[in-house]
Amino acid sequence: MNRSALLTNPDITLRSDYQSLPHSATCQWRRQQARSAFHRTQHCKLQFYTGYQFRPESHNRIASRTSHTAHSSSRDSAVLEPAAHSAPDLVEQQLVEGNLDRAPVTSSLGSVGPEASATLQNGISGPSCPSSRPQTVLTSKALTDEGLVADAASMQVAYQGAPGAYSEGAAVAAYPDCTPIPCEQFEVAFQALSQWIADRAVLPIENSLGGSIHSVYDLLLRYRLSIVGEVSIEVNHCLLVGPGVQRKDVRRVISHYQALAQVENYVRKMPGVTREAVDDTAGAAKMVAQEGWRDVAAVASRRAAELYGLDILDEGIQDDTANVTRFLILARDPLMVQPNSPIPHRTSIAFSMPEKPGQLFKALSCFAMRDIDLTKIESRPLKTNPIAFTPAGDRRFRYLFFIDAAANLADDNTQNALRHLQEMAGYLRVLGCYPVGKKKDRPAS
Ligand SMILES: O=C(O)C(=O)C[C@]1(C(=O)O)C=C[C@@H](O)C=C1
Repeated sequence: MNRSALLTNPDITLRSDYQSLPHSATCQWRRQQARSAFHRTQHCKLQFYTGYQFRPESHNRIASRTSHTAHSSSRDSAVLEPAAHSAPDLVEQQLVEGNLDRAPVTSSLGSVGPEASATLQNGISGPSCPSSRPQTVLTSKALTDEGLVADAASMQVAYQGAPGAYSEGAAVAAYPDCTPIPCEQFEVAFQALSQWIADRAVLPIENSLGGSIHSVYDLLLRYRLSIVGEVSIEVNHCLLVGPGVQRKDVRRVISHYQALAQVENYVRKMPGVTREAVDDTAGAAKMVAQEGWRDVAAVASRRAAELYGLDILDEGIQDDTANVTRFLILARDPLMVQPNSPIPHRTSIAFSMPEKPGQLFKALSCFAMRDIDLTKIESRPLKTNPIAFTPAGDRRFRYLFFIDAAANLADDNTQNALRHLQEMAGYLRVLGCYPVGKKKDRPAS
């Protein structure tokens, strides 16, 4: 298989080497059947679980634990509507990540293979996926909190960028034996995962110098995927040029906009040089090499220099030596978390509040009064209905808030905080609960 073929556009026109993968609709149908049948037989004390979103009018449905059937699409049509395809049933919390898809597991669900597992929980059987795709056999270790980096050989991990991008490094740091799948844009990586082309997606969410990657926040809302982990890597930028090109020849520096933001001081000191943003750092390096440019430099990794045969004029050019990017690991199904786990967890949520004074303060107090530490807060404009008018006729913007809490979703304290927030919020969705990631050094290039 040609590992370096980039998935290109949002329609994911598959390259021939991916075309033997299972037909997504067939697999999703089987999964939905398994889920809804599983739901009928399970009971769970948790009200909040990953992937769940609601509006106040849907409270009754939740309280009565009415079954909802998952829709075949993995994509939200409107951000703030209760998603037709979201599965606000308790099975979400119960699902062991990937369990019904293909993995023999030795968990509370029993030690059975994928087909048997789905059928046992179903009492029904559906069309099965074509077996043309190599079946990933995850061990139980790979399905637990600690297992994100374990036993995941042949896992297909989507990332944005060309080979040599930092995101590829993050994918390999999270799953050392994986097959990284390069995708041209962030959305392509989301689609690759939604459409069963990839098993995971690893996407940057924030950088210690450049801040948040807003488009990934927006996509998190548009796709019904779950955050199942995080990985942070050190980003060490190099100035790359074609063989023999000297610093004085450089007139233009190209890279990913985040990378350009991280080397701002360095580039400012290069007289007469302009900056230009492209899709990713390694893509910039590839362009410099392929076009044979003698007056353009790329900001990218040492690995990109090696892959594309470029010279390194300078290394470690970021504004601060401590330059760390945090990446989210996404899966189609949420991670099953155990209460009172000794492993520290993070819970990520998105919510909106009514436009009244003090609303954000009230929302944050739900966590503060329970001693839950918040590690990140971000706001994004509402994509639907973004502008409001005050009674005095003044225009104001509406926002959606994203919060990362140092909390385990399965713990009572977290459930109480979310229940409290639910009473006030216009919208609330749990994006995922996952073990707090340890910083990984960049994999050796
Ligand atoms: O372009 C790349 O190499 C990427 O992996 C993207 C990205 C980003 O989006 O922030 C990732 C890490 C670095 O912070 C710079 C760029």
